[in-house]
Amino acid sequence: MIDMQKMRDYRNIPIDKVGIKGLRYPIKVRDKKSSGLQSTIAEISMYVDLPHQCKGTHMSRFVQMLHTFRSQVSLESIMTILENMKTTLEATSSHIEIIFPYFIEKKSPVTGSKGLMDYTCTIIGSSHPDEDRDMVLRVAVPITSVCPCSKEISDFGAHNQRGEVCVSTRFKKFVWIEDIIELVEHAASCEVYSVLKREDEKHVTEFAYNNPKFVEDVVRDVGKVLLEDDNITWFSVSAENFESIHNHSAYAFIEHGDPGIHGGGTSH
Ligand SMILES: Nc1nc2c(ncn2[C@@H]2O[C@H](COP(=O)(O)OP(=O)(O)OP(=O)(O)O)[C@@H](O)[C@H]2O)c(=O)[nH]1
Repeated sequence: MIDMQKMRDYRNIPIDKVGIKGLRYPIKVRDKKSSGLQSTIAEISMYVDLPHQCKGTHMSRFVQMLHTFRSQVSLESIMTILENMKTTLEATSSHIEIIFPYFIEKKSPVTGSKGLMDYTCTIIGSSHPDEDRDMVLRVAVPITSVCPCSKEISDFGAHNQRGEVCVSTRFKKFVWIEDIIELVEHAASCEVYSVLKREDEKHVTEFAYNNPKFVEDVVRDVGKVLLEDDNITWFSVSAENFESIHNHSAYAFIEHGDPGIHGGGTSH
C-alpha cells in the first residue's frame, strides 16, 4: 500500500505544528479534596513539527500513542507523553493542549445545600529540542461582580453580572487547581454556586453588594497573591464581565514574570 505521508515534499517549507485537534479522551486529574484522582473527559490536541522534506505526519500514531497511556493521562504524565510523541512521530518538538471540566462539590453559604460546580481547565505542554520543556496550567473561574461605580452613583441598587476570570500559571512544582479557584473566588464580589436556596440567594446578593469590584480590582487582587507565591514563575490573569447594562464586556488583563523562551503566547 502506498504511504503518501512518507513521500517527499519539494516546497522547502517546514511545518511548526501538525497533528490532531479536538480528540475527546478520558483523563484523571489529582483531586485535592479527596486526595485521589478525579475522572473527567478532556478534549485533546496534539501536534509535532514536520521537516520541510516530509509530505505528511502520521496522524494515526498520535491516537495509538495516547491509547497506550489510556487512564494514565494526567498532569504528571504529560511530559512523558510529549517525549513519546517526539520519538513516535520522529519529530524534534511536540505540543499538547488538554481542555477539561474539573468538578468541585460546593456547599451553598447558608443552607449548606450541595452541588457540583464545573471549572474549565487547560493544560498546555510543549517539548522542544535539547530537552527544553514548558507547561502552563490555565483555570477559568466564573464569578459574580457588582459595579462599584453603579453602587456609588445610584440611589438604590447596583448593576451586577457574571464574569469569568482566567488564571494561567507557569510554576516550579505542582499547583492545585483548587487553590487557584479559591484565590479567584476570594477576589470576586461573590463566588458562584450551582445550588442556592432562598436564604442563600439573599446572602450572596447582599454579600456581593457589600463587596463591589471593577475588573481592574479583580485582576489586581488575584495578581497580588500570585506575586507573593515563590512557586509561580510566570502568570497572567484576565477578568471579563459580561455586563448586564451593555451588550459588550468589561475586560482587564495582567501578565507578570518570565514566560521563558516560549513567550506569553498562551496567556489568555
Ligand atoms: N498527514 C495527514 N494525514 C491525514 C490527513 N487526513 C487524514 N489523515 C490520516 O492518515 C492516516 C493514515 O496515515 P498514517 O498515520 O501515516 O498511517 P499508517 O501509514 O498506516 O501508519 P504508520 O505505518 O504508523 O505510518 C489516517 O489515520 C488519516 O486520519 C492529513 O491531512 N494529513
